[in-house]
Amino acid sequence: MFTSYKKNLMIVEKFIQDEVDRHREKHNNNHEVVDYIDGYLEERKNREKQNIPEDTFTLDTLKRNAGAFFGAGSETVYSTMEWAILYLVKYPEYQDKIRSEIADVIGFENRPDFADRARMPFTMAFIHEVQRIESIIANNLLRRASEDTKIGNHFIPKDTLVMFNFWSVNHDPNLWPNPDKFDPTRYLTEDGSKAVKPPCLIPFSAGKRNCPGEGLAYVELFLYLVCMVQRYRIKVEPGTELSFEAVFGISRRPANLPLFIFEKVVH
Ligand code: HEM
Repeated sequence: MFTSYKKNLMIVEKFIQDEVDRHREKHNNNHEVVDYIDGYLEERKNREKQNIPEDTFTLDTLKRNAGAFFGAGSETVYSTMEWAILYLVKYPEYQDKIRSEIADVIGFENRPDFADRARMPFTMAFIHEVQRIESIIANNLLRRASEDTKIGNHFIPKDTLVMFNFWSVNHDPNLWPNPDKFDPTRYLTEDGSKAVKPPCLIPFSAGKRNCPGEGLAYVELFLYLVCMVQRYRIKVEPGTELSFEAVFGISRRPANLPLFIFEKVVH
């Protein structure tokens, strides 16, 4: 187990090293900044020109940051999509509703644009509800109280390690009527024209160290979901039992995925 973990870690390390090398080579000839690694290398160059010592923007930090984005950004979006597909299959009527928003706003020949989300409230509500009910990050990373603190009636002494429990917030009946029910309509305004994300829905955490990938994650989730539903009707063989059991890794993922059938949508 440990050997395969180490082996996988080394594959990722090598992938990142190769990417950094490829970007550095390209960066020497051409200054176009296309992605994070380009931007970082550009900043290093600017600092070098101004004789600022290489203390913060080191190549080692670049590799660690790229690794963090890669690690934190892949599995979370992947798991959310796995849950989303399970719910599309469990509730074909919601899948149809998303497809009908696609028909109205994008059509079946055009590619979706992230801006389309403003006119697709049910689709956004569906994403919010998948994030809430499955709490892909169920417990947040640890925090240490920097001073004696009081939260409500709880006294938290300095240096206590605190872990925020998103699952419990996402299933609190004081915040969410019928919290175990998958119900995207809970986010819709009365006339159904807007999806409103309430402040208690914080799948990306909150505060100074909240997820820096939130914006990108929404772009990915919206585009992946819409592209799939636009092209395919997703289902399982009749009689297949869907399991909503989860396993914990970096994120909460479905423990057992059935064989999904992607049937081409024909017009
Ligand atoms: C659905 C997708 C995602 C979810 C649910 C999610 C959730 C979270 C959460 C809860 C944290 C902890 C924040 C805290 O400590 O308060 C976090 C941290 C982080 N996320 Fe995401 N994330 C997602 C996608 C992404 C993407 C796409 C990226 C980057 C490309 C990313 C990069 C990071 C990084 C680098 C951190 C550590 C930040 C730090 O410690 O300062 N995440 N994420």
